[in-house]
Amino acid sequence: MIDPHELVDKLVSALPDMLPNLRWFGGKDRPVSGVRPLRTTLLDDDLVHVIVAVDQDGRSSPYQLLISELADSYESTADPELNGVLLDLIARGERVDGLVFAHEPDTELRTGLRGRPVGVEQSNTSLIYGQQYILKLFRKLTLGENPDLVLHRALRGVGCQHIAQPLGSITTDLDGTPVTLGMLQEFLPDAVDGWAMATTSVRDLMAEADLHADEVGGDFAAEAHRLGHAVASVHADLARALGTQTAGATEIASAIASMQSRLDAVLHDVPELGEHSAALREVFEQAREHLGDIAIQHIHGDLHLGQVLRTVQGWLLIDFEGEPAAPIAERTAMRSPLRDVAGMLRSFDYAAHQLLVGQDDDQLAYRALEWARRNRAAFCDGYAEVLSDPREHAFLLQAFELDKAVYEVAYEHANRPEWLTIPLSSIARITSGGE
Ligand SMILES: Nc1ncnc2c1ncn2[C@@H]1O[C@H](COP(=O)(O)OP(=O)(O)O)[C@@H](O)[C@H]1O
Ligand SMILES: O=P(O)(O)O[C@H]1O[C@H](CO)[C@@H](O[C@H]2O[C@H](CO)[C@@H](O)[C@H](O)[C@H]2O)[C@H](O)[C@H]1O
Repeated sequence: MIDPHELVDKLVSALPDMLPNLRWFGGKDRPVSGVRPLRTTLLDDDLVHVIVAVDQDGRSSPYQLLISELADSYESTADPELNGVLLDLIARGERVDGLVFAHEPDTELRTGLRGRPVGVEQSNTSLIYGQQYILKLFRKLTLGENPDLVLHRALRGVGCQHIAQPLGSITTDLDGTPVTLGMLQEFLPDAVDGWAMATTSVRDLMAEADLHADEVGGDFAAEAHRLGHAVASVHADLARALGTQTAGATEIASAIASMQSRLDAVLHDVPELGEHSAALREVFEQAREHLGDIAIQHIHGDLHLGQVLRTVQGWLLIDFEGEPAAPIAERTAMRSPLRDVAGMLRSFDYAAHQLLVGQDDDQLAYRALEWARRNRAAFCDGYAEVLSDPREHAFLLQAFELDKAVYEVAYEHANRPEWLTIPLSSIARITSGGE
């Protein structure tokens, strides 16, 4: 049997060099000044669960890892057999030291399945068991229950059809505060994510640049319409499950302050944003007059085409965690559902423009804009079939789009610098009067 503490000591000394190369590590833009183990738990003869504190810029963030001596470079989540241990613990509802493995009420789970990692670019690590289950292991841990689990449970409670049903969880507490380590959900083997579908449609259009978006085979507008309908249904279900409020002076002040302070932080890291800062500040300030126009409620918080799955039953929304980099208080607060609409509108813009990064072709750029316009409108039409038309709040919608684009500037700067031009050129276009 392995000595877990010896293994963790080796891991902790290797981590400062390893972390910047790990996709799920959320602090790639800042140097790591130290890594300390917070809790080590032996889950099985060959499997160790460890929570480490990663110190950066005088702040410390907890991250979760699963390690084994059997695995290359410590990380065990590439090993399907070892991953099987986690599902078995959830199915049996076991507690190992302070780690609680549980299945949802009225849920019976299969055991003995191997778990393979999904292998997509993601902020967390997801493991797929057979054709049945997907387990998301949260990497950067948030103190307090993770909104992903909280909102999935609330939506399940009101019978929402547009989610992958939650089936189990792994939880613990750190210094007396509950922490969600993982969430097990039903896996939809036939699912295709919205980003893959939308970019395929854009590729079809670019291949036939003399045709319009509604004339090519891969037109996405009917799907965008259905997606708008699904997003509005989820908003209606979240409101039914967890209520709504009118945004009062405190909520309005904090929404403006968070948009302005995000802008300050991003300006500091990305000087290219500087030429738009005055225009952005003015829009955020003017949003103050409009923020009370629409009720606030729990929302998805980081909605984009990569967070929606098309299945044979229709569109599903996944990953209700909010923006990985935003403070937890903001991610769990009631906010305007227009923020999710704005996130999706941004994503149509992204899908339209990502193939053009590094190219200078006016004809294709025009087609891209046309594709984005068509699908953004179809999405809003679908949304308006269930709830009120988001375009009735055009100013607020645009302010939220700009705030999201500022977030994306930071995200691309830290993760995919070659894509930085996508949000930057959208900000330039919107602030100079374009859509
Ligand atoms: N229930 C599911 N069924 C099928 N595929 C899923 C399901 N949930 C997630 N996925 C796939 O796993 C990927 C990552 O999931 P996600 O919850 O977005 O993780 P992260 O928070 O790390 O971004 C998704 O893009 C999707 O392709
Ligand atoms: O890891 P998450 O899915 O929680 O979200 C983060 O990564 C996303 C990129 O994968 C990022 O989304 C941005 O790029 C998408 C295309 O890859 C695009 O569809 C989105 O509109 C754009 O915001 C997301 O912002 C970030 O939080």
